[in-house]
Amino acid sequence: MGRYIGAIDQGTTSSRFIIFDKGGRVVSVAQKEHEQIFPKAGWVEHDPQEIWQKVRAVIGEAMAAKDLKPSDLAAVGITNQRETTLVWNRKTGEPVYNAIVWQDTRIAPMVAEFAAQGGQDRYRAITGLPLTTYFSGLKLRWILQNVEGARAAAEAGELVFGTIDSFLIWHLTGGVDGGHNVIDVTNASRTQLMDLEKLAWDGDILADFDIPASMLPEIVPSSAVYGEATPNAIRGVPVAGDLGDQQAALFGQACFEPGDAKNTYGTGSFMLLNTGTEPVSSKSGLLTTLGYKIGDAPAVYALEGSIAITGALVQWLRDNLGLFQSSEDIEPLARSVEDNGGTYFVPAFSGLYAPYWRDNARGVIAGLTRFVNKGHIARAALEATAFQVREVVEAMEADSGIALADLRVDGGMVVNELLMQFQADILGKPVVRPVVRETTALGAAYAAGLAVGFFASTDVLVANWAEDRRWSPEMEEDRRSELYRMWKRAVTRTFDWID
Ligand SMILES: Nc1ncnc2c1ncn2[C@@H]1O[C@H](COP(=O)(O)OP(=O)(O)O)[C@@H](O)[C@H]1O
Ligand SMILES: O=P(O)(O)OC[C@H](O)CO
Repeated sequence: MGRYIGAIDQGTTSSRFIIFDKGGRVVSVAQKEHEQIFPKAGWVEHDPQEIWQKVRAVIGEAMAAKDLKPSDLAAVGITNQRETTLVWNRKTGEPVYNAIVWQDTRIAPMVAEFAAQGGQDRYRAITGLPLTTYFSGLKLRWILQNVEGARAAAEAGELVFGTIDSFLIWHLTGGVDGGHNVIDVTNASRTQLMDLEKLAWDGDILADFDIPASMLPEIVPSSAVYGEATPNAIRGVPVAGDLGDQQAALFGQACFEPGDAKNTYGTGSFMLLNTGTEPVSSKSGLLTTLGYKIGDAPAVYALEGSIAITGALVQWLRDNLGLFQSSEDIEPLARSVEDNGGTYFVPAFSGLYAPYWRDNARGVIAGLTRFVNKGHIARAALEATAFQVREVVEAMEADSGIALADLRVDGGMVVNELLMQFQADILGKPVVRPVVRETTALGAAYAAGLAVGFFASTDVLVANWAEDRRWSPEMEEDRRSELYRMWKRAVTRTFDWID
C-alpha cells in the first residue's frame, strides 16, 4: 500500500490537491483558482470544463513536486463546494450549461412559488432544509426548464445530474468510458431531493420538482471505494472518499462525538455540530444535514449554520472596489483604525442564510458618516464575519442545548489574527485553531484512508488532532453587547430589499 493519501479539494474559489502522510501532515500541495462568472446580478456560475482541467493540473503538479508515482498513494479522496449543480451528457461528457453555483439566486421566483403552496418549511421534515435559493434541486429544475433541449434529453436518459463530487468522480473513474456516477450522502443531503432518514431520493419531491429519477447519481457512503482513478499521474489509485467540504472539515477536525463542532471560514462560513446517529430538527434556523457515513456503519447527522458571504466579502473589497491587492492586505488596512467608526457591513449579497433564510435581503453598509474611511470599511467587513458566526453559534446552542466551551476553526480566513481575536471577543469564548489548517482536504483524505485500511479507525484520526493557536476573549461584556446590538440593528436594514 502507498505511503500517502491524496485529496482533491474543489472549493468555490479554487481547486487544490493535497498529499498527506499517516500523521495527517501535508507532504505536497498545488492550487489553482478558477474564474467566477457573474452573467447577471445575483447569478454565479463556474465553467465545469475549467474545473476538471484545473483539478487534473493540480493533481499532476502536487505529484510531480515530490516526484511521486501512483503507487505512492494508497487512495484519493474528494471534497467539494456543495449544492453547485451540474448536468452533463453521459455519452459525450459535455455539460449542457455552466455549473450553477450554490450562491446563485436566480431561482428566487421559483422558490417563492413553491413556498406559497405550502410554506418555506414544507420539505424540512423530509430533507432537513427550508426552501431557499441555496440547494441543488430547484437549480436542476431551472436547467431543465431553461436550457434548450435539456428536458427532452433528460427524459430520454441522455443527461446526468450531479454535484461537483459526482462530476469529478465520473471523470476520474473513466468519464464516457464507464465513469461511475455517484454522490455521497452528505452531498446528496444538500440537493433537497433526498430523504434524510432513508438516504434515498424522495419520489414525491422529484415529482413536485419534475425531475426524472434516471438522471440522478447513486447515493453512496462518504468512506467507500468508488472506482479506480484513470488520469496518468494517479492511474489505478482507489477513489475512496467523498464528502461535501463542510462535512469534510468536520471529519478533518476529528469531530466524531455528538457535541463536537467546528466552524470553517472560506468563501462563506459554515458551522457544523455532530448530533449522532439521529437527525435533530432545528427550531432556530439551522439546517439538519448528513455529517458522514463510514461504509456500512450508521450515518451520522449534523446541525449546520450556513453563512453565504464571509471571505467572499474580502474578495469583493479586493476585486470589485480595489481597496487592496491581496486578501491578506485587509488586516493592516483594518488595523489602521481603532475600531469600526460606527460602521456595520451586512453582506447579504445572496440574501441572508442562517438563521434568517431571507432570499429577498440585500447587502447594506449602515452607520456611514464623513468620518468613515476605507480602514473602517475593511474593519466592518471582517467584523461582519464574526457577528454572523455569533448568530449561528447562538442558534446552535439553542437547538442542541449544549453550551460550547470553545470554537474549533479552520479555512482560508483563520490566518487573520485581527478576525480571530475579534471572533473570540464577540463570542466571549476561546477560538482554537489546529496545526493542520487544511482540514477540509484532510477530512477527505481521512475518509479515503479509512476505506482502504490506511487508517485503522477514527481513534487514530482523533490522536492526529493537535492545537496550534488559541485566542481568548479580552473584550468587556458591555462593549460586546453594544457592538452586537448594533449589528442586529444593521441586519434588519437588509430585509425585504427585493420585492
Ligand atoms: N488574510 C486573510 N484575511 C481575510 N480573509 C482571507 C485572508 N486570506 C484569504 N482570505 C479569504 O479566504 C477565502 C478563501 O478561503 P478558502 O478556505 O480557500 O475558501 P474556499 O474553500 O471557499 O475556496 C477567500 O474568500 C479569501 O478572501
Ligand atoms: O467553497 P467553500 O469552502 O466556501 O464552501 C462552500 C460550501 O460548501 C457551500 O455550501
